[in-house]
Amino acid sequence: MVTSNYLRLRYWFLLTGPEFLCCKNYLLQEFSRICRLRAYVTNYRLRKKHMTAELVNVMEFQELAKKVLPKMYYDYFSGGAEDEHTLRENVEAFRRITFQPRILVDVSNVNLSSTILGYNISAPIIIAPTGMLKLAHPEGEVATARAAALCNTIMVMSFSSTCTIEEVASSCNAIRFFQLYVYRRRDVSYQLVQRAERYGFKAIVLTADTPRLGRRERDIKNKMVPPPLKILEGLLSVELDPEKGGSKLENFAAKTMDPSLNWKDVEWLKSITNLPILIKGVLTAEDARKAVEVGVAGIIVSNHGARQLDYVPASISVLEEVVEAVNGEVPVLLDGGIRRGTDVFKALALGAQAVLIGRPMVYGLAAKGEYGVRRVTEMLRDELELTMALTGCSSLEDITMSHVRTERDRLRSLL
Ligand SMILES: Cc1cc2nc3c(=O)[nH]c(=O)nc-3n(C[C@H](O)[C@H](O)[C@H](O)COP(=O)(O)O)c2cc1C
Ligand SMILES: CC(C)CC(=O)C(=O)O
Repeated sequence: MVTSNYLRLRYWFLLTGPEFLCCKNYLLQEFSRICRLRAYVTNYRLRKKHMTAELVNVMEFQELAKKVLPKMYYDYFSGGAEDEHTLRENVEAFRRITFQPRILVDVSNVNLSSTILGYNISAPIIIAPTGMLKLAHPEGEVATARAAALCNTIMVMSFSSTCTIEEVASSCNAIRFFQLYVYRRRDVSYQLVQRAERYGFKAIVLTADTPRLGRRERDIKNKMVPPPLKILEGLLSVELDPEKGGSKLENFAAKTMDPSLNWKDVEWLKSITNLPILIKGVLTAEDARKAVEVGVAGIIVSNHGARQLDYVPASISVLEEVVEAVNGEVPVLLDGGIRRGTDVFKALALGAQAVLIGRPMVYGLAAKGEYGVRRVTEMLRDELELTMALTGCSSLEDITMSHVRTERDRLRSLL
């Protein structure tokens, strides 16, 4: 139905000729708005039917999200770059790590509380920046922030948000970090950093792995149309190329992202904000050292949920070497492939101070709105607590590398 409408629109453009091409961007936006509205209404009954169903893990939330979302949006959220090798690896690499539990430890009280940059959180699980959340649910980023507040954790708000900084800031008292993309129009990035600071965001997360958007073939096939990014209202309006096929999101990113962004720009960022800066997208010991040297307050080991360069390693596979390189100078966080509390434990054992969840949060949001994000976060927290009890750890400090066995360990034992 959606495809046939789109084909009809394209046919109309063919008939009406180039003088109407200038209307095409407007019509695409309208079309995307109507599709979202239609999808939400059509799926209302489906959502309601599943509202009472007990979902017991992240994978079940994913299944429901798949049912309620239009294919174009589910593919956008769940998909990865090219062959999606790294997408699978992000999850599989966790499965190859096994536990070495200790027995007869008193675990009658298990304490998960943690701090990030001095902010207390109920568990070392925070919300990753994910763009365009109104495609998952009409309350988008606001619902996510509220859930983060209820779970007493941190929300990292995406630069590519469908709500404004002010809307998110005024919706609840969640601890919020602001994720930054540096645009060709530096003034836009500058303005948003200033606003984030003014509205009480506590840190800037500079995403450094996106000089260009990865090749996401599902989006290309679906001719993915991004919704209006309300966060940019009054700052920037982007004219997409009407003649370009494929993913309009890719077209949007090519026009906005600054591919010249480099290490020297961290100095620029430091000059425009007093907030601590975390750098997201580190995958090598070498870059981790550079990040420490330029004075970041924290490092996020991440391959962007396998949406950028395919065939990079799973983020959990490089965590140990990054942690070694950083040598305790700044906190190291990790995201990518976390689907279970056991995964969180494994990341902590290998030296992460906390993890971020991207898709699990999106699936919760798509399936059950604010409640869904809260449930997913709580489920992961409960699973982590149980894992700690069963491995003999009553606090986060008790979790060590000796509680897990990695591929590296197996190789070492062969030598
Ligand atoms: C739909 C989607 C949108 C994303 N948008 C952003 C973004 O705007 N900025 C960013 O730094 N990372 C973005 N990411 C990457 C996430 O922050 C995070 O690195 C990744 O989702 C972690 O992997 P996971 O989804 O397996 O948890 C996005 C990821 C997804 C799945
Ligand atoms: C709008 C996009 C650039 C957001 C993003 O980072 C992503 O989809 O991975």
